[in-house]
Amino acid sequence: MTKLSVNINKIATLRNSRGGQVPNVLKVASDIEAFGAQGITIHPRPDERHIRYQDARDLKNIVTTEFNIEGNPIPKFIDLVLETMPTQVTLVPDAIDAVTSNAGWDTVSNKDFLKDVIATFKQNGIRTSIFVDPDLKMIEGAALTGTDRIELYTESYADSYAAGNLEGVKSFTEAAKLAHHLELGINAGHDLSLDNIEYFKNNIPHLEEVSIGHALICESLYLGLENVVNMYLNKLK
Ligand SMILES: CC(=O)[C@@H](O)[C@H](O)COP(=O)(O)O
Ligand SMILES: NCC(=O)COP(=O)(O)O
Repeated sequence: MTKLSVNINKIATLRNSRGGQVPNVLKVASDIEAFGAQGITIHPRPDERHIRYQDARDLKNIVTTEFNIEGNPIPKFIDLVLETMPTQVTLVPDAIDAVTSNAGWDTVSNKDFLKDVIATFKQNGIRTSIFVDPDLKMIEGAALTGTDRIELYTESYADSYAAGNLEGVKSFTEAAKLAHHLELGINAGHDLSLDNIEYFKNNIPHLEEVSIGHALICESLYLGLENVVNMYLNKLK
């Protein structure tokens, strides 16, 4: 079984569009857990355009499943993670003005930086994951940072699957095999959807967790959040 962690950034986007508390991010997170999801993911960005730092603090008291906080480990992000003590922190090399995450780490040139940050989180009992492209050199580099897991950056898979090219999953299969051999846990995320998740899951050995936000919330507009969460859970069995 692969765990589903639902990214609720888009719920915060909707809330922020009007001010106030509708939809209520905390209630939605609790409901998603009640619907069966095994985790909640947030990715606060420095401009707090969707999830706010205060949301992370509030969610800490609400989330009873796995709590995963993603972001670029700038000093204020590191402080937030150490304050909120999530189950897992996922480090992502976001540019400050990125619309969304658009690259994995260069684990070779950032090895010393990543080693330091990862050691800090692990000393505090927080599981670590780092966002990487399906590039074998980057997977080898990830293993040298001491991280517990990697998160495979799946946008290229999603694009190739949508274009009808099933070969696009191959580099991810090879990356997962190597990561497992190097004793890294394997997560994945970005642009995964009801359309493409099953083929991905069936082709990625040892896939422990996927984090899914944008597509899942869009699909819920038509199908309802509870239905959609359960549709993913069925595909991830
Ligand atoms: C790392 C990753 O792929 C996701 O966290 C994604 O970037 C969500 O962030 P946005 O909701 O800001 O697009
Ligand atoms: N780590 C990926 C994530 O949390 C969600 O990404 P997306 O489904 O919003 O593309």
